[in-house]
Amino acid sequence: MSYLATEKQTALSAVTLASKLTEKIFRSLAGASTVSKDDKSPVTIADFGAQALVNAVLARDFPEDPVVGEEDSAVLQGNTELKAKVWDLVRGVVEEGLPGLIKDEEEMCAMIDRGSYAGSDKGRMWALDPIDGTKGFLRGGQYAVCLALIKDGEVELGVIGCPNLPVDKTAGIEAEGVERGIITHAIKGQGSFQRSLHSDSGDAQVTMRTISSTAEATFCESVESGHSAHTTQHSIATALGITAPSVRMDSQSKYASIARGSGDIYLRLPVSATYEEKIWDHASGVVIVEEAGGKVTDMFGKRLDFGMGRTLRANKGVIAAPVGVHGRVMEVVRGVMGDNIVAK
Ligand SMILES: Nc1ncnc2c1ncn2[C@@H]1O[C@H](COP(=O)(O)OS(=O)(=O)O)[C@@H](OP(=O)(O)O)[C@H]1O
Ligand SMILES: [Mg+2]
Ligand SMILES: [Mg+2]
Ligand SMILES: [Mg+2]
Repeated sequence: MSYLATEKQTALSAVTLASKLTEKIFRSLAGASTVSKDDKSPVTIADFGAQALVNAVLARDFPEDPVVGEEDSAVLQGNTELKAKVWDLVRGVVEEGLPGLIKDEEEMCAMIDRGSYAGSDKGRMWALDPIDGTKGFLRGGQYAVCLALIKDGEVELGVIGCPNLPVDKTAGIEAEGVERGIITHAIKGQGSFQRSLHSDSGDAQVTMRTISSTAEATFCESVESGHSAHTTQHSIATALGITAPSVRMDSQSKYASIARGSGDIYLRLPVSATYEEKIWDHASGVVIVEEAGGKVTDMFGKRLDFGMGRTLRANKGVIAAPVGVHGRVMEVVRGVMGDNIVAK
């Protein structure tokens, strides 16, 4: 068997299960139950449910591996009604497909809390974002279920479930009447692939577009202005000679998108001097883009360091671009930003 083949199978089945749960929740509740966390980001019953399922599958197959997951069960422990609601949905999925995987509400909370690992630059750990782009999920837009395996601070395996991305990479994200739902995955050194979330059509290799000049590029950008510096980004686009309008979407779907050539460059410039990017917001995206012919660094050209804890505290900003133009993009970012650390 090839390197990490078992881990890949586990990660794919966990992400598939969780992605389908989020779709079911969206259909049945349309975002009805939302709570706000201290960082002001919304968390839905889907975030909790997806984290419980993924962690339960990881606990079954790799009980020794620690997990850095975004959510914890504190809010649920203090809200019996919400806890019962999440359990009702999770139990449905478990009974249908994996009887016995999680036995009751308490075990579900314990599974969610298996994501509390502090992170390390030694050994294996998983990074999990049960729903990345929670706001995108709530508005029926792009969101992603993201799981990565990190060893000694380097991402070795990444899986991103994007339930709302068209299977056909040439279809626009707003296209109507197209099949939606993909899973993108990559193992370091083995290429990037996508498969359908709902049909058994197998894996297709994906690659970034090879562009000879940045003028041919399209930016893939955040929707939320609080997370993204649209003004600075516009100046950078102009300096790079980019004329195509940006593709805007929430979540790590942006990494999955540029990895298959729908858009070319993803920039995430710091919008606050103190915010530290979370490892689960980037880990799977990085290996998927690199294996598709891309290069990912911070805005100073430094590799993202996943061994610093739960955040990327040794890095500032993210630049993801095809290998051939990454240097030029970084040069322009540095030029436009000047001495500023924070972009507008
Ligand atoms: N202040 C600040 N700065 C930068 N990033 C932040 C900030 N606050 C939150 N987040 C994280 O952004 C994640 C969503 O990123 P997106 O790229 O999807 O944002 S956007 O919705 O398109 O703007 C979102 O991930 P989820 O919580 O998983 O949705 C957050 O982890
Ligand atoms: Mg969040
Ligand atoms: Mg996230
Ligand atoms: Mg999240």
